[in-house]
Amino acid sequence: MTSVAVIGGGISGLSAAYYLSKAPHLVNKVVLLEGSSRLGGWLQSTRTEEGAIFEHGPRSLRVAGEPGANILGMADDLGLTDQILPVLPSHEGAKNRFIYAGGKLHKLPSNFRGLFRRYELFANQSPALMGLREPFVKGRQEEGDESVHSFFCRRLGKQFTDNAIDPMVRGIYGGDCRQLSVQALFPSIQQAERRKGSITRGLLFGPKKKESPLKVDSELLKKARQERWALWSLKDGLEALSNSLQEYLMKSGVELLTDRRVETLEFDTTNQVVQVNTLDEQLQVNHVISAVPSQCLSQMFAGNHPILSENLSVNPSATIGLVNLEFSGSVLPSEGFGYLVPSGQPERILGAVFDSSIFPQHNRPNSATTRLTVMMGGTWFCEQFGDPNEVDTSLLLDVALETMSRHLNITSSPLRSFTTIQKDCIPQYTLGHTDRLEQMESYIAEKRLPLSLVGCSYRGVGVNDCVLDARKAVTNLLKTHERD
Ligand SMILES: Cc1cc2nc3c(=O)[nH]c(=O)nc-3n(C[C@H](O)[C@H](O)[C@H](O)COP(=O)(O)OP(=O)(O)OC[C@H]3O[C@@H](n4cnc5c(N)ncnc54)[C@H](O)[C@@H]3O)c2cc1C
Ligand SMILES: C=Cc1c2[nH]c(c1C)Cc1[nH]c(c(CCC(=O)O)c1C)Cc1[nH]c(c(C)c1CCC(=O)O)Cc1[nH]c(c(C)c1C=C)C2
Repeated sequence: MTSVAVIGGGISGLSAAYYLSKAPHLVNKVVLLEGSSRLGGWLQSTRTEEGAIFEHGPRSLRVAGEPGANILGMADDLGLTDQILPVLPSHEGAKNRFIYAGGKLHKLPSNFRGLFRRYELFANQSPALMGLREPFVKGRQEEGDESVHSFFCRRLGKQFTDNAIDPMVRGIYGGDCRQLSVQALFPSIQQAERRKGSITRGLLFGPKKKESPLKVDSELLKKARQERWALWSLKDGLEALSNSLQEYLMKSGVELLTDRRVETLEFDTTNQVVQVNTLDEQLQVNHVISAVPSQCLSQMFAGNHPILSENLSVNPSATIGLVNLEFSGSVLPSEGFGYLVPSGQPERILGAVFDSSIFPQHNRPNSATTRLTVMMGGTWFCEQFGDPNEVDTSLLLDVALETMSRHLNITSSPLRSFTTIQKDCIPQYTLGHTDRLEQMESYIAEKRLPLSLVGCSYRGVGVNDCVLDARKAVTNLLKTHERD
């Protein structure tokens, strides 16, 4: 039997506690310590008095892949099936994605036929032609990591990289693809080039994906696959997922402690005991699962384990300025997921999500409205808006409204708006991230530190990745305890 402290009560920490609570025969105590007064981390949804839902963090989850299957298994187990709002791939809210460049919106290809059209955005070439040319581009000689920008410029050309890859990286990380690691962001694409000298050849003729040892046996997943869902959310917004986890954990006897910022961790490796120190309490457990951002964990070693502190502190995080807007009537020029702005354009926003197009169920009932979220800043926050602690939120609202008027011709005043500055919310996997992570994992194993690293700082920033990462960490921990 073992006792575990989970540090951090975002989706990663809550998920780690959830998977631990499924093994009461191996784990006799689970305590979760959260520094702030609420659980859920970036999962933040507001319901207005008129009944509209606004998301200030994540807003849609993917169904594809192992992480997509896994989270549906969790949602099913939590009894959320009736709450799910699925989006089909044929739905315009999933399918239509745009890039704003040269003063207008450009629609990206959304189906197989679209790959054979020529796009002004890509110097009048078709993606299919770019794919046919790519195998003839010489592979890279040097080993080691490379920036996302450099990799795609080599393989697919600068125009495609600047107008498709650059905005996509802004639309997931709020980051600059010139600073981020291709090995961490696009591992299978980088490996395809390594193995076969080309992305196209590597993806077509590379090894088949290994089947995951983690089983997901859920009716909800079967339904999602049968109906071919692309994305989903919940009736009350995605915060309902963390609220539901919280309820489940309370019923399962997990101790959930808020306003408990962990200051330091002291490891006794001989006895496999960790002392967890908050400002006015100490707690002793056999294992710690860290689900806080790596920068926060980096400060908890009190001068010990410099290899960990240093590696954990390398990646910065991006700050996103977020403006939720609600307008009367249908004011979008076309339905879709939204649009992104490449970093080379003279604009002050990263992009805008067409929330009411993706999830019209979140609109206030009984009147036609449009909901949008304008996202700005990211890696460019300080140079565009100044210190996030000092910026006047009315500046962000003004920029959002002025830009929506120019880009989408929306000139009416919003019925409602919410402006939020999400400080340091998305970790940036900079060059060397994968090697640093391996180095830390080897160090933890060699020193037998009873510590697991989970959360958005390591193996993916999507909610799905965070949940699966937590499951894998708990599975590994339980395996070692089953053996002992
Ligand atoms: C604006 C925005 C939009 C996004 N959109 C999407 C999307 O559409 N789809 C998607 O899949 N993902 C999206 N994401 C990403 C996803 O929401 C996050 O990566 C994920 O929620 C991170 O969860 P986490 O638990 O790892 O981290 P966090 O949510 O950051 O949780 C960490 C927790 O640790 C606590 N903590 C910190 N220090 C301490 C300490 N010393 N002691 C105790 N507790 C501490 C914090 O208070 C926090 O609650 C978005 C993120 C943002 C910000
Ligand atoms: C404009 C800025 C941002 C937009 N969304 C985010 C930012 C910073 C944050 C974000 N969006 C997604 C994720 C999770 C990724 C994952 O691994 O699951 C995060 C952290 C989802 C997402 N958004 C876009 C893509 C391509 C994805 C991946 C999943 C999917 O294909 O649905 C692109 C995108 N993001 C934004 C817009 C307006 C947009 C495209 C038009 C907003």
